[in-house]
Amino acid sequence: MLNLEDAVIRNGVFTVTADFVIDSGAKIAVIGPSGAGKTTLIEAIAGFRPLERGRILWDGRDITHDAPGARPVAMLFQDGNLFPHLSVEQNAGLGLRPDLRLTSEQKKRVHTALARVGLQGLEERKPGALSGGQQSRAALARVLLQDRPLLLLDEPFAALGPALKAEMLDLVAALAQETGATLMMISHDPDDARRIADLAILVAEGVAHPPQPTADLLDTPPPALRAYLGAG
Ligand SMILES: Nc1ncnc2c1ncn2[C@@H]1O[C@H](COP(=O)(O)OP(=O)(O)OP(=O)(O)O)[C@@H](O)[C@H]1O
Repeated sequence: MLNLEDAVIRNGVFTVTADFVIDSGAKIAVIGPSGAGKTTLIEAIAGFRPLERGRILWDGRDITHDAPGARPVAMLFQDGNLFPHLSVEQNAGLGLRPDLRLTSEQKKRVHTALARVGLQGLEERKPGALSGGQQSRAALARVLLQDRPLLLLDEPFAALGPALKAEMLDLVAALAQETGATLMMISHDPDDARRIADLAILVAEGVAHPPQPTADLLDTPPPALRAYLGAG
């Protein structure tokens, strides 16, 4: 369970407040107008941005001051953060050990993860020799190997075409289901939110609101969201 307790997060002159609980295993979309603070919120949970006030708890443990690497969090970025000079296998292996000194058991785990995301046979390729979708899969394999209970995604598949994006979203949802991970995903596309997230956090006008059913929020959006969605 993730608990943001009376949290205030600052980004320059901008602040966003958050006071809510997310149950373990939930799949949550983070939606709201551009510049509303979605990335700011995710960065604070990941530990890249300190809280000005309040606390972040994971399963009751206060992680407010933990370094990013010490948090129960894995993050998937839009560009996948792949290293161009490393092979797919090595890029994925970084999820287990940053120095890549993997035991044979760990190498097996890397191969299993790559197979799970559909990259079997491409282990030796460099990211430059992969399609956009395959690069996303490699980044996803690394996140999978990090084996953290909270997965944060900041518009990870925005650069992919609609069919490929849907396929990747389904893969992420399936992996989260298999591992029991809690998912928080920033998305600008309401269809993405509907596709994999039962619940959504609306970030608007300086507030990250508690999760509510995605369908309710999108079907009857409050004014701040309605303007952004272009629905009126
Ligand atoms: N380095 C900075 N200095 C000052 N203000 C910043 C800085 N970076 C971001 N901001 C402000 O913080 C606010 C929140 O930004 P954030 O990136 O979290 O929004 P977002 O909801 O993720 O936006 P988008 O959907 O456009 O990615 C914005 O209004 C932005 O202008």
